Amino acid sequence: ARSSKVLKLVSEQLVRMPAGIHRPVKRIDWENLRNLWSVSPAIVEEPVDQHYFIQRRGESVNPHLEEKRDQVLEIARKKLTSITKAVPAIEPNKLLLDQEVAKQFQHQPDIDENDPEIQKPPPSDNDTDKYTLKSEAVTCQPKKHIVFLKTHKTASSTILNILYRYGDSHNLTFALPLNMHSQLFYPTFFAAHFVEGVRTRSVKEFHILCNHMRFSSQEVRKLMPKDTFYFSILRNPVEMMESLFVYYKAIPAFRVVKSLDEFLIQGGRSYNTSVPNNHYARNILTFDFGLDNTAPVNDTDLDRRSAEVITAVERDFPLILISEYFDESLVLLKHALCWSLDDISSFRLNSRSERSRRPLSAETAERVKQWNSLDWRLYQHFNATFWKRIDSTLGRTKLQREVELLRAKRVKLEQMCLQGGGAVDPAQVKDSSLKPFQYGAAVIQGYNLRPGLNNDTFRLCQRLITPELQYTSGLYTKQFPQLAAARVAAAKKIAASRNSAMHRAVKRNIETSVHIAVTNNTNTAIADEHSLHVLANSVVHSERQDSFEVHSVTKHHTNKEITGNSDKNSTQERAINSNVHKEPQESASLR
Ligand SMILES: Nc1ncnc2c1ncn2[C@@H]1O[C@H](COP(=O)(O)OS(=O)(=O)O)[C@@H](OP(=O)(O)O)[C@H]1O
Repeated sequence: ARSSKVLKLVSEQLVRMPAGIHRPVKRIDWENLRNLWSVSPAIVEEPVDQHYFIQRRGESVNPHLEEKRDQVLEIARKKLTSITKAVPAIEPNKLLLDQEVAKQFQHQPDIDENDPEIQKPPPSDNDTDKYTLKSEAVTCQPKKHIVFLKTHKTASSTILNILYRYGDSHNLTFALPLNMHSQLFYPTFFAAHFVEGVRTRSVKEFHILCNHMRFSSQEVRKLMPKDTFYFSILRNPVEMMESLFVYYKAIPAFRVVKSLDEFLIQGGRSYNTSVPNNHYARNILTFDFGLDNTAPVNDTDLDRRSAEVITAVERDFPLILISEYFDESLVLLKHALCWSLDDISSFRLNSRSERSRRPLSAETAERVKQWNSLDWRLYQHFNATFWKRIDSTLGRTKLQREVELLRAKRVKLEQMCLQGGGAVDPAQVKDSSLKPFQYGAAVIQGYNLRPGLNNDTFRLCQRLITPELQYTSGLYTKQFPQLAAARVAAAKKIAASRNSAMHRAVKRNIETSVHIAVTNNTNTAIADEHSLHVLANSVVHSERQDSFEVHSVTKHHTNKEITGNSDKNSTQERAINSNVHKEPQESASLR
């Protein structure tokens, strides 16, 4: 019965797929047909996000939690969809913001955006300095084709929010992860077909690619137009590793040690490069840029390899921001993209509360630099060139004036939008749909909006504080409404049937429902149709897994809790979500 179902599914898919994506089925695929879940070549090729394997085998799902989270996500999705739909092409809040800031600065000299020195920075005298505003000086058209390499624990979620808000309000198209994932199948090297709408050719032009990925220049260039602007962000590896250690406490390298100190003093004994997820533990910046992050064997090797890393990053990224100089970075970004101060105004997102920070000693800091020697060299280089760029473009005085304007605007926005004027711990976030995802031993802060905001202000403020996962989900729903609806429906059915005797039957039925949905809806793009098959097959596939979160489209709606087996004081008293990186959950359930 299985074999005939498999053959039926394969033939149906081949018939339904657009001609352009028909491919010969490899021998290996046919061999794999013995396993129902590998029935779709698309599934076979879709890599697995290894984060899922952090989860321990055999741990049971808490159905109550999942049900609750589904409800929360559903509310968030509805809200975000209404936000994204309601936004007109030109941001109405700009005027509001400009008036607010203008009021505050009416007695101060304004930055003249037409100042020739800002518009026409002197050309760089440094040959290796690729950052030049020369082309913008002539035309200064706002850039709309953008790649942001979202590195880990570098303030990248705050940058992402800036890009999301800009793209959302200008109706740009995001290159979003396939199947409503939150990342581009990190840590697998990026491939163009990881993006929704590529394989199915339903999207003609992508504007912004910005979700977590392991960079591959060749694959990204397949997707993005020639005039795309590339940038990324680095953070001092010392603070970055402290943050990573707390956040990724459950990875194999970290879970067996009590502290970062212990990990480093032991010379990273628990770090085994062949074990999934351990890439977070060493030279992760180098890794994210798609380069070899293995430790150099000696100083000569370090010199050679770090030079190669720097050259590769300089070749692909004309602008590298520095997290420690976040506001200065934003001003540089503003000029590079020819955007406005409003466009880059932002609140700090994905920030840990003080109680989940672990101050490092000077010795530990030195050990971190040695352990992450490639990242440390990379950071040192771009930290130095960052200031050279400022000197050779804006100059420090102008930069400082713009930084002050930006900070003043942020203060104004905080007063206007935020209850209490700042971030709060997740348990205090009142609107559960705006709670940031909690992971590892980190306590990630969120925000509450001031009550009584008028519509425009509410919309502006809400977008400023919307966490990454919820915003990604909202944009996916805006770009692929039918796929999103099908996914939500499928996830709901699975969640509802999880503990019932009907569980297996319902999952099988989803396959049929998806076919019916496709057949009945004449507006469904071929693209969506193919993706719906992928969805259906994911569900079938999930049937064969002990924990079907592993590959399933329901990953946004699932959760398992594990308790860290080390760092007992801080982690055992509260469950650590270690199932899927950045999957939303009811954070209150963690405490
Ligand atoms: N504006 C600004 N300035 C400086 N630092 C900032 C800013 N925004 C976020 N952050 C800090 O960045 C850390 C989170 O980084 P990411 O968002 O890249 O993390 S993630 O990889 O996406 O999970 C996280 O660091 P830790 O708090 O040390 O963990 C944030 O506090």
